[in-house]
Amino acid sequence: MDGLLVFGKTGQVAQELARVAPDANFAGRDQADLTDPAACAALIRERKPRAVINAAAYTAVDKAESDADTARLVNADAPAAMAAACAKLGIPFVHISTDYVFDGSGDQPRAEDAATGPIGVYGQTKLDGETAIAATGAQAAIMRTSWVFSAHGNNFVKTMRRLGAERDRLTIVADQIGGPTAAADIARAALSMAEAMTADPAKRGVYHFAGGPDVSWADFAREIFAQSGLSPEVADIPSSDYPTPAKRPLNSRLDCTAITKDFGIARPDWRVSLQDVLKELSA
Ligand SMILES: NC(=O)C1=CN([C@@H]2O[C@H](COP(=O)(O)OP(=O)(O)OC[C@H]3O[C@@H](n4cnc5c(N)ncnc54)[C@H](OP(=O)(O)O)[C@@H]3O)[C@@H](O)[C@H]2O)C=CC1
Ligand SMILES: Cc1cn([C@H]2C[C@H](O)[C@@H](COP(=O)(O)OP(=O)(O)O[C@H]3O[C@@H](C)C(=O)[C@@H](O)[C@H]3O)O2)c(=O)[nH]c1=O
Ligand SMILES: [Mg+2]
Repeated sequence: MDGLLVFGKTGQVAQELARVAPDANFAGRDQADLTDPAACAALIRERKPRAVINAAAYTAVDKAESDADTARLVNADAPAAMAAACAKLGIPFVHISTDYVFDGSGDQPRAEDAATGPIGVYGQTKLDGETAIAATGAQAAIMRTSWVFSAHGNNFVKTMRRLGAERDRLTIVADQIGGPTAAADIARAALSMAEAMTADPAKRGVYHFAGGPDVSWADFAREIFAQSGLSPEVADIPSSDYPTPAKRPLNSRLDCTAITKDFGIARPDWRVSLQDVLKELSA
């Protein structure tokens, strides 16, 4: 789309946006450091884009526990400043959030209006970002996604390919269930939302978008190995056997029906998207 400004250049979603929206402007850390929210707003005022997508975030879940001030600036204060600038220009703002805004209780998929309750700093700062964006009154869409993977950056698929080639046996948590989501699918969906919002100012709100079917990390790992021709033994473990600084939600299932109804965006099968990513990784 013409006149699109994207925050983020090097991240998984940003790099996939560069493929589907090659004419967009991508602001990396050098042009807009998200620890400086005013600078992010100023960039929007200067460039006067037709729409903004924020694909940058503080995504180091464990590190955030001991670096909450930076995580809050990047995940809450900067997106709030971006949304306020978009509201002033009257342009749509697409922001990406996470399943980690939920507490992970129960075993049912959550709809957009389900009660939030983050259990870590990353999830809390992402939720604070959502709330602050809504308060600006901008025409904003917040897409909550989960378990992002791609051929670039850091993600579970790349970690498993590395560990699966090095080790005979891996222990992987099997009590966290969610929807792995290809960054390429997120990029297409975010772009399509920005386009639809430009055409229809009534379109806005929080939307869940994740790959299906829902699986455990252990089953996700098994599929990665099956498709990669690797055969380490995968042993299921409970989260309690994999201690980390930040707790992760157990139930990350997202009900993705609203985005289909309002934007015509279908839930992607992550197993198909995984084939493309593995092909790219082995090329
Ligand atoms: N990764 C995941 O599993 C999930 C991600 N999400 C959300 O999806 C969105 C995209 O995530 P993803 O593509 O995976 O993220 P990545 O971790 O791949 O990339 C993060 C991006 O944010 C940028 N960034 C971080 N801090 C700053 C800063 N201070 N100033 C400027 N840029 C900064 C990074 O730039 P640099 O390279 O310079 O550090 C990088 O481009 C985020 O909103 C995230 O919360 C939601 C669910 C799951
Ligand atoms: C490497 C490894 C990980 N695991 C577990 C730990 C964790 O519960 C799970 C996934 O590991 P990760 O480090 O990818 O998890 P994490 O970085 O927490 O992933 C999250 O990132 C943020 C940004 C999000 O928004 C979430 O949707 C989610 O994708 O796998 C094992 O059980 N065994 C292993 O050998
Ligand atoms: Mg991670």
